Amino acid sequence: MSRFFDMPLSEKQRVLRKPGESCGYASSFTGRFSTKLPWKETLSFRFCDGETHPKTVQDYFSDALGHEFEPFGKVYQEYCEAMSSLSLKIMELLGLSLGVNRDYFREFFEENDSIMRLNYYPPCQKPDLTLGTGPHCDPTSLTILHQDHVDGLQVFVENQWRSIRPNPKAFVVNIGDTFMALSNDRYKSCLHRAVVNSESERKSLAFFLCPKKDKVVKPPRELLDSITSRKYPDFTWAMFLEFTQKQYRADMNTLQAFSDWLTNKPI
Ligand SMILES: C=C1C[C@]23C[C@H]1CC[C@H]2[C@]1(C)CCC[C@@](C)(C(=O)O)[C@H]1[C@@H]3C(=O)O
Ligand SMILES: O=C(O)CCC(=O)C(=O)O
Ligand SMILES: [Fe+2]
Repeated sequence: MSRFFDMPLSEKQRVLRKPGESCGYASSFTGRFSTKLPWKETLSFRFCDGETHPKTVQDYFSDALGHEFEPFGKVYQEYCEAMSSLSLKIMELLGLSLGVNRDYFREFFEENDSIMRLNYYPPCQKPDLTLGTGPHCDPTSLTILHQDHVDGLQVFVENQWRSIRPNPKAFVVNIGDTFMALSNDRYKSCLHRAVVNSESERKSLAFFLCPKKDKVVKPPRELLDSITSRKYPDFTWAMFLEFTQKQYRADMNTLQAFSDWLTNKPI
């Protein structure tokens, strides 16, 4: 990870994230965060499972940053393949927990079109005046997060922010908004944030599981009955992702704002 973030800004800006897109390099030094300045740099790229795009991650780094980044791309290609495989196993368990066939959600996310994000949080002289990542629920379906050894991730539970202590032998797995809609609110997306400190840098790897963009997000019929109403309208991940990239910066209320927008209510 440092192989990328330790480069001069001009080098990192060779893969600068374009407005409205979710891939590439972004930081407080680039326009995207001109309003709320989180104390972080990020590198996001796409992972496509399945045969049609076998090496998206590896190709992205070779094409964007050249031959010297081929080993870097291979590592993250393999990492994303492992995260995708783990995500599908977790989807089987979530299906069973909801009384849905264990294959239902696994098949929904096969050939997933996911987002991998590298987060780099520099030390900050006044850490209480900023945040690494502001309070939000991930708009995606499932997040598998690897933290390094530095504290920073916090979740909001029982009306307070609680630190999730790094465990080198475990991933942090949280539900995102899209799975909350798929489960018709049986599962809730998790409100979390990342704080920074004055002593040391912090790094995290977030794999955001996302369905193929044209998949219609709606709960399986087993979760609906005559007394259980639909909580959210049908939508595709492509629509929701575009909403977060072009209209509404993801926060703790993104899915409701998106639903209101879809049904033409004023936000
Ligand atoms: C689909 C996504 C949008 C964000 C990256 C992934 C999942 C998490 C989202 C994000 C991290 C939530 C907090 C605000 C955000 C703007 C950020 O701090 O980076 C969000 C990402 C984004 O829109 O780029
Ligand atoms: O860095 C972390 O611990 C959390 C990052 C996060 O929530 C995100 O990238 O969505
Ligand atoms: Fe998050």
